[in-house]
Amino acid sequence: MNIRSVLLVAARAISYSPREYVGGGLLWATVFSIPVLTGLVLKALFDQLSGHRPASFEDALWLCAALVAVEATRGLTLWLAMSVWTSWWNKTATIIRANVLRSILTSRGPAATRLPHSSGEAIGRFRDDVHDLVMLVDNLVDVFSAVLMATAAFTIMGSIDPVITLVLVLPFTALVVLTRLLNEVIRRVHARARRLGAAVTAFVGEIFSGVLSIKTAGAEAAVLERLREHNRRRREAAVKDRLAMDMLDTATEATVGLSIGLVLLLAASAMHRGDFTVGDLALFTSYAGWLMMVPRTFGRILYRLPQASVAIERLTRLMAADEDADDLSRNTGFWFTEDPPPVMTAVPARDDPLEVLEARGLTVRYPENGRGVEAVDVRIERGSFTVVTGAVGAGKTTLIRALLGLLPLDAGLITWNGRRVDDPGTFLVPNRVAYVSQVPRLFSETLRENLLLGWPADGDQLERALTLAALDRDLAEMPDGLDTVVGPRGVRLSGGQVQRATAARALVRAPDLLVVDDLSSALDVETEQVLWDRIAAAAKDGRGPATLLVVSHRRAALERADQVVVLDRGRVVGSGSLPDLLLTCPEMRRLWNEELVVEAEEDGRRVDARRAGDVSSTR
Ligand SMILES: Nc1ncnc2c1ncn2[C@@H]1O[C@H](COP(=O)(O)OP(=O)(O)OP(=O)(O)O)[C@@H](O)[C@H]1O
Repeated sequence: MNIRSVLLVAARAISYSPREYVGGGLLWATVFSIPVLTGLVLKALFDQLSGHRPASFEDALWLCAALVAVEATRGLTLWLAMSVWTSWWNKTATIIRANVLRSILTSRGPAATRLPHSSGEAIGRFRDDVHDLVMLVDNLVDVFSAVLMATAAFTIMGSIDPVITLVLVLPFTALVVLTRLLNEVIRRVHARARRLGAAVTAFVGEIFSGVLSIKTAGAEAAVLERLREHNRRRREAAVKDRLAMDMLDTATEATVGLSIGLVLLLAASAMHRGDFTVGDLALFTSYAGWLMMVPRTFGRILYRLPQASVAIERLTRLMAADEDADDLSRNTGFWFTEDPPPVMTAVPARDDPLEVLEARGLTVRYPENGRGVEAVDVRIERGSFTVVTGAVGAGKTTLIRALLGLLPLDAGLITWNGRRVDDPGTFLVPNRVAYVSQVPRLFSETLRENLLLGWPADGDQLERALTLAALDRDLAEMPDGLDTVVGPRGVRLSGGQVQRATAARALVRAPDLLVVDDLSSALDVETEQVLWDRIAAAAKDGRGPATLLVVSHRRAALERADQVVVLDRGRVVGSGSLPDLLLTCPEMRRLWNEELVVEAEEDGRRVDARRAGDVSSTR
């Protein structure tokens, strides 16, 4: 357990809004301490009623009113404490979550490798781990309040009857020991319940994102069975978790009963001697219940500590490699009552335009299977069109991602105009480089917002990007043009449209180098041809990116390439112009011949489709 990190985060969490934390803490201390006052009023009232003091009906009424007033004050203080606390809680949790999000989106180094495999699991960490962390700081206030209340209660009880008070310490101590023993069990079953709960969330997330695959594979029953299995394990763990907590609750209740029994036993003879009044008895029994909550409060802190340590470790694992608890808990501000200032993205000055981008000895090995790319050299000169090609799984995407800093390198050097790029993940970004990935994403926003994503571009630039990406004709058919809401909750675009929309998103950033990862899966040969024609023409007349790096196995791209890099099982097996490679590189020849067959088949299908159309239109 990293106690230093836990203490740092706890101290920071208190400092975000110290007035609320201290104010809320004092209110909670009041809520906890009022029962001490209630006990005193009860004592006075019962002493009155039992005739221990000179009784008057009016005094008794006044004491009843005092009892109601004290409890009402407790209710009001509780409400106030809750209000202040909720505000402090939200601020604290939000700052921690915002820090993780900031790191994922903007920090140095590849973010992709830090994210868990499923989005459900990442969301789980955002929710549960942050909760565990804030809960520890929350519980510190309970400990302070409990100590305050216990000190006052024991002092008052000790002044009335030190012997009975001392005897009452016995069950109290027994409960402390029991809580300490049960804590480890509770911590373990709780951690397991959390883990299995997160597994269910992650699995449900995977089901949602893979509905189509499940249906097309006819795997509904199997998937449901697996979900049931996950749920069964989660349920068993949750029951054990609940049981462990209930055991502690039951032990607490039993100890309260035992304490009251002990008080009664000892009080009987003291009362007989006239040393102990009915009011004293009322005070002792009322305090006994409250005092037994103190070990619980301490117990909670003891299991919250390792929980918070695990939470910090899991949350910082989502952040950049060089970030730690300090970055997780830094106060980056919050806007709860007013709007945050507008985010202005300024187009970076093009101070060092691309002349040559070079990678030497680039090596990435996936820890799971040792695959990836090995000792790859690539040189990309300004104005060139480079195609990376290779069979399925040859390492094309890995190479592109490694070059752009989206995967951690095991070895290799990347230079931009001869200077070493230390952190490609933050250097090879717009407007130096823009990347169109193989699996593009659109958000549930308007098409305009999807293309800009905060980038300051005017209407002309946007239009040019749409034309270059060959999306102009599709746009004319959209119900609200650029204001059409697309993405998961909007108009569903075809795979090709999504690819071209993300190409337009890259182009609107007017990059020096455009990197495109395999458009062929979603574009037909003709559309891809149009796209390359337009982009290549724009590269020549300076209206588009000057340099292109493209993953493709299509003739449309290969034929216009200045250089082709051929990959086979993660290694470069050929590099140069296409005609040279067709003479010298057997892998290139094999790929080229395969591609000829594929495209001939595609052409054949198109001719068949046209014929079918002709036939149906003549009927
Ligand atoms: N995240 C990953 N974890 C483990 N192995 C991976 C991962 N991504 C890719 N691989 C493996 O690394 C090798 C190269 O994969 P990569 O996706 O780079 O190939 P590719 O040439 O782009 O393939 P494709 O043409 O199918 O896109 C493959 O054997 C693949 O199974």
